[in-house]
Amino acid sequence: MLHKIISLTVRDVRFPTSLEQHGSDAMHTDPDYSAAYVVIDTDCGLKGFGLTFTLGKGTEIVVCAVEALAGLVVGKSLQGIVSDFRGFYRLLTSDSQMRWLGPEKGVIHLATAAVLNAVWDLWARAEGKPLWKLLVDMNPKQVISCIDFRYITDALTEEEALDILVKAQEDKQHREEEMLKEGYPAYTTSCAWLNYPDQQLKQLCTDALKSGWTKFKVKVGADLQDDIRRCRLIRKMIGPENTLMIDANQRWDVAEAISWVSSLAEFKPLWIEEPTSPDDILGHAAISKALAPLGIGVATGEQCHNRVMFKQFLQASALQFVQIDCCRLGSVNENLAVLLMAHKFQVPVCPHAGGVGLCELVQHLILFDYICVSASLSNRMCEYVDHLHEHFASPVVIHDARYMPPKDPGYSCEMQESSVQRHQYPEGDVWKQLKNK
Ligand SMILES: C[C@H](O)[C@@H](O)[C@@H](O)[C@H](O)C(=O)O
Ligand SMILES: [Mg+2]
Repeated sequence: MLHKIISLTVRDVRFPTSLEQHGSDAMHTDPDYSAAYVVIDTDCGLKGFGLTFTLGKGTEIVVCAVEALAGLVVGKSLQGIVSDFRGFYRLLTSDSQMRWLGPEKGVIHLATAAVLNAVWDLWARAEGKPLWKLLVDMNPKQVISCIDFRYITDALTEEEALDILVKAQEDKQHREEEMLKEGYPAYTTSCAWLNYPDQQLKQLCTDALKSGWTKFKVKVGADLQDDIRRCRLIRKMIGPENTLMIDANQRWDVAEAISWVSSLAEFKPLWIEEPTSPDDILGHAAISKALAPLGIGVATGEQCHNRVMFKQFLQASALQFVQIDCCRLGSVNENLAVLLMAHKFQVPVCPHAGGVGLCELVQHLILFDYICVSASLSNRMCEYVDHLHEHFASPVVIHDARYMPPKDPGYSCEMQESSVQRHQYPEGDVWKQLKNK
């Protein structure tokens, strides 16, 4: 079957998470977790679902960008797309008029992610496999054929990438079985959003410890005294053996980042995440260098535009943890490039997740990373946030603080239709009711 794509629709879906301060950090004080939600229809009835993540206002702009890309997708067949996926990625990212809006960054790239996520979902459904398994079962050459190596060959050539994948074929079966049995290790961010009061933080931490969590991320960066108090409280609750990470969401200048994080060093954070502007590669390098003697690494990636920037972060030793994001980069295609570069530079990948749907999606990529690229769990874990999973048709399954590999066919992007309708902005019931308050 060719699975000809006959239509692509996109909707603006928003969840009022800011009402309870879920997701709040030092820069995003009132996020409403949202998505530009894409559905692709084919002539044989099979559908593909995709999304990209946003924070509320402005989602309508991403929706417009998706609509602008739709013409490049409708009329194509799934077989045609995946037989030259690299070419299709380039078609979307290099359209000679629309590339002016990026290229490969900002709203147009978020839109590219939403569209391509839906295409990957469709492909996995057509094969009757969860996306991670579709990737794991591909031969190395097929994986390579999905990646656009333009702009990264000075750091990773196609031959080197192939070599990495071929080497990791050894014992792959064993790692797949291990994942199916034990799952992929995760950490939680949902105990310590910036605007949660201490009492709530304590309660959530107690509950998380009871459910087996051992790794915790805390939001910092607005007020140093608050950060000291909150980090002390959490470190005391989780004890010295458990892992603590801190996340400033781009709040500081370079020198300020170094001195602020030095003041928090006594709480032994494994990493400081997004200490400064996400675009400042050399700034991150300076921070990495200054904090290395304290045993604190730098993590970043949730707002890293594309593979070219990740390449430079790696070349400049500007990060010690690569945080891929399945809705910021150009979908699976571009994330594969980053996974392979990270492996070459021997930097662990610890994906960004949370938001709405990010956990559902990124679990597929990190499973592939372990089974077919890195073959290591050392210093590696995937973020988890306990919000909004109930809106998905195949929500994530967490067992003992580990992601259990999804079993349903697809990329786990499909939302419950009733949730989409209730949360559509501005006409869904949830928003109508809020407006009338
Ligand atoms: C606005 C969002 O909740 C961010 O704070 C969140 O993605 C965060 O940076 C994270 O690492 O989970
Ligand atoms: Mg973060």
